[in-house]
Amino acid sequence: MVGLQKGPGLGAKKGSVAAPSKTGSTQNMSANIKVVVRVRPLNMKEMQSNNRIVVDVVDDKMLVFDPKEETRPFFYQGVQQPNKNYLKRANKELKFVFDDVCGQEASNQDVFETTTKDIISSLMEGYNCSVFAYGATGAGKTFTMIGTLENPGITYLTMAHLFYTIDSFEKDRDFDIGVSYIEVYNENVYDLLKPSSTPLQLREDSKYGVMVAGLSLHSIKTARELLNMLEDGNKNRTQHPTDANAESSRSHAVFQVYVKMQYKISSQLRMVKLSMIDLAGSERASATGCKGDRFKEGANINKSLLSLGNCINKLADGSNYIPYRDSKLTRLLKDSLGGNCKTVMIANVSPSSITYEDTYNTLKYAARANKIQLSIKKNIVDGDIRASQYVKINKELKKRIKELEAKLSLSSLKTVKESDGVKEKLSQQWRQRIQSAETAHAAIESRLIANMCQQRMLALRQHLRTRAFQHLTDLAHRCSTEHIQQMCVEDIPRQERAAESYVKQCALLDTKSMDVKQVMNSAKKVKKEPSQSSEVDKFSTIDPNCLNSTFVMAHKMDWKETVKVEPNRQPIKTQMERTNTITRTNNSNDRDISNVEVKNITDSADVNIEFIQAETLDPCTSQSIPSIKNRDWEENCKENIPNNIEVPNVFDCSTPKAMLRKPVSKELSVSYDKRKSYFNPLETRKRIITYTDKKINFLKQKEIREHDLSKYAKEEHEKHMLHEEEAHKKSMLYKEEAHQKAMQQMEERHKKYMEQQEELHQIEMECKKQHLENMKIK
Ligand SMILES: Nc1ncnc2c1ncn2[C@@H]1O[C@H](COP(=O)(O)OP(=O)(O)OP(=O)(O)O)[C@@H](O)[C@H]1O
Repeated sequence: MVGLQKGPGLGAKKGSVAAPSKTGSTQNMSANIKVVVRVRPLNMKEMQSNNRIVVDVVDDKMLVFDPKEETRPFFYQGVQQPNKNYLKRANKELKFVFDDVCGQEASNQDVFETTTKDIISSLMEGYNCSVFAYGATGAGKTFTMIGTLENPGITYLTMAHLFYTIDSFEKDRDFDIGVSYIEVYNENVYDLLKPSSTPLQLREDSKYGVMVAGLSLHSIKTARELLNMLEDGNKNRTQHPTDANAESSRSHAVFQVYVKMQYKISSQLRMVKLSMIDLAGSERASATGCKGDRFKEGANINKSLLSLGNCINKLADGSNYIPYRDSKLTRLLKDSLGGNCKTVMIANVSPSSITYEDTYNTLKYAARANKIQLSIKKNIVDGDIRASQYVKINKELKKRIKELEAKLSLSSLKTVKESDGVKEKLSQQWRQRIQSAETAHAAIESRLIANMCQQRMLALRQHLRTRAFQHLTDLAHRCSTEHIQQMCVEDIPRQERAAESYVKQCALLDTKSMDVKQVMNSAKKVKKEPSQSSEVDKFSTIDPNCLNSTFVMAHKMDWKETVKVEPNRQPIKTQMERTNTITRTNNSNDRDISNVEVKNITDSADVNIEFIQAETLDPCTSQSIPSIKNRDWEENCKENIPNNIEVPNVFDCSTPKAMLRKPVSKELSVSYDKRKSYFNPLETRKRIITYTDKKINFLKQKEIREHDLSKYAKEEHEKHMLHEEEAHKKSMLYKEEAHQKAMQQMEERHKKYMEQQEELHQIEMECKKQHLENMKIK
């Protein structure tokens, strides 16, 4: 009977899954289990037995099981006879269409391309994936899944592709990979990477599905590590030779890869699992020839595979109950068969007619499995789930905030109650502090004001003291000059006496004219010319500046008027009868010496000789003056000494009498400079009169100055008193101002204090109101 098995039509990508978007939606997707049939090449035994080929691979999607055999035409007597072997079973010629069919020539790489290569992309999108190889013993399951070093199986190829894919995704995701390798032997689970005699227990988790408790997880970075790991694991796997397979695996091996990936930007976390299962081969005891333990192993294998077949049938029928818990294998494959998993089933078959029944059963199971509808979803741990969690967290936080606010309000009310008494105490303390601070401030201010007043008084005193010192120094200076002036004044009578003695001496000279004539004989060369009088007249006018330096005061005095001596310009009489009268015009304060009449002045030569002594004596000190150093005076003398007068030799000038004697010695002639110091008596007289006038004037000036000084002292005293009064007034005003300011500040502070008190009172009232309101709400 030839019939097309139920399944997807040719060319139709049955069970193909619509590519999920990369946005990470959690939409559930319905998909069929992908079924790939792999037909292995004939082994040596099969080839030797020359058995029939029962699997004819039509194309990559379809195969024909137990196809019709070509029969040679039989002719009898030239007529073709029907070739009918009634003893032979009729060929089934069953056409199977699967997702993929790999022929005998297909390599593991080809199988990988058609089976697991696509599911890696699904894995990266967050779907759990599983691949399991199903088939009879010796059908090539282990070869397909594990392979050899030269021809590695799809486990290695899948992992290599996984690492390749991870490399391309590492820019935006962080990956963490862990692997486990277990076997189910005689309905017990063992860790192949961590060998132990005690079997592991299976646990079911609502989130992650079936989990093996105590399973060791190993992280790997490269596919090469995986190869070594698989090799080590397979060494621990239970394998025993059977008649059907020299390296028959007596257990179901489950290799699982856990991939944890986290997006770097969104921190979305995805946990996915890839299971690759190498099932133990279903076997017939007659074919395997197993006895004892091997038989028992086979029975368990068959049992688990039977339960797997039952589950597949139920799933294909759409039954509500799936007996996953019938065996450990079905429990492990729960997710892969009917859960949240994209599953690929590789059905390994042998083309030889030796395994006719096994191949037929395998194909039937594969066809049934192909009908199973899966509901899959992405395993996103983070992302949108986190968003929903955020909403929950937000709500919880809001609740928490409300609770805390309520607690806070209660605690604040309590504190308000507790602090009622404390506030009063505190306010009293603060009042006391403010009062003490104010009193201290007032004391400091008063001290400051007193200090400032004292400072001002001291400055004033200092000023007055300096002025007084200046005044005293001025007075001392004036006293010193006055002393000199007084001395001069005291000498005035002496000057008068000198003038009187001068008049007497003139008279005496008149009487002794004869003797003088004799003396004059020594100066015969002197000619009496009319010009002499004019020469003498030249001495009539004396400039005060031409006075001897001896008469100049220590400090310059302001003379109110220049004293002018106006001699009578009467012609000078010859002989003794001639008299010269000197009249002096002066101010009203002139004394009794104002009108001094000088009589009996002889000729110039006589006068010159007679008054040498008088001139050389200082009128103030009556001491001799050795020389006259006033330049002007010298010039005057030089000009006024008549040219025709022969300067006599040196005379003895120790006494008046001696002056009238003859020259001491002719040899000791006097030089011109020396002679300049001797000047004529007329000039001396004039000088005395001038000096007297000056003294009188000076006295007047002194009186005026004394008067002025007393006046000035009075004024200064008055000024000083006025200053003191003003300073006192100012200090008093400043004190008053400072006091007023201090009082204003005190008032302002008091106001502020009262305002603060009011505010405190208002706050207290508000607190009480709130408290009452809260009590009402409660
Ligand atoms: N596609 C293939 N090409 C070449 N040799 C193959 C192929 N498939 C299987 N074989 C060989 O067939 C033999 C049995 O294969 P394998 O061990 O994989 O079978 P099995 O299904 O795993 O058996 P069991 O269930 O008993 O373990 C092995 O020697 C393997 O080398």
